[in-house]
Amino acid sequence: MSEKPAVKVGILMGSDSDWPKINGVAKALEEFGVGYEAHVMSAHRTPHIVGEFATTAVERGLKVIIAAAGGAAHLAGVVAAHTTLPVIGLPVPTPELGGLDSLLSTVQMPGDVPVASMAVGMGGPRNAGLFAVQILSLSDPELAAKFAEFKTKLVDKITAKDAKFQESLAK
Ligand SMILES: Nc1c(C(=O)O)ncn1[C@@H]1O[C@H](COP(=O)(O)O)[C@@H](O)[C@H]1O
Repeated sequence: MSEKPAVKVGILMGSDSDWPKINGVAKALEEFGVGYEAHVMSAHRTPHIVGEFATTAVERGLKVIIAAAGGAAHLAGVVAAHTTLPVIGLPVPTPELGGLDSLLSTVQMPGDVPVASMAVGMGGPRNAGLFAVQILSLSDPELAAKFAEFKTKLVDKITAKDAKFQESLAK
């Protein structure tokens, strides 16, 4: 049996209802063999738990925190307020306002408290995971090599698509 990788990334979500919309984060991390923990906690509903998690994250060995929330999405900002770790904000799509609410409340941080906000839906969850991998790659040559290979394969994939497309135009 292969050993479980050390937990380096914390995935937080404001509600368990977010998980089906954001589990692409976990899939991206798994693709690169990056260890993570995932929790439901809320800046609004369980503020003390969020504070405790964020203030102890460094000593527990986390390197990056991804915080996903929908609507009045304050989770990423509050986590960023309580830690020196890089925080990736993931705005969750909402039925009411399409996630514009989540996006604006995640991305519009005041100066001195950065949150790297990803897209709503689309590639947002996957990109959050990949961005965490890129951050970890800075101090992990093996992971950096894996990420470079991923980029090469991406180029191969798209050039193959273009070749096929050109063929279809020539017909
Ligand atoms: N935006 C936040 C925060 C927060 O920012 O701390 N906590 C919960 N929520 C969001 O409320 C939405 C509805 O939650 P419920 O489905 O539990 O009612 C979710 O998208 C969650 O992320």
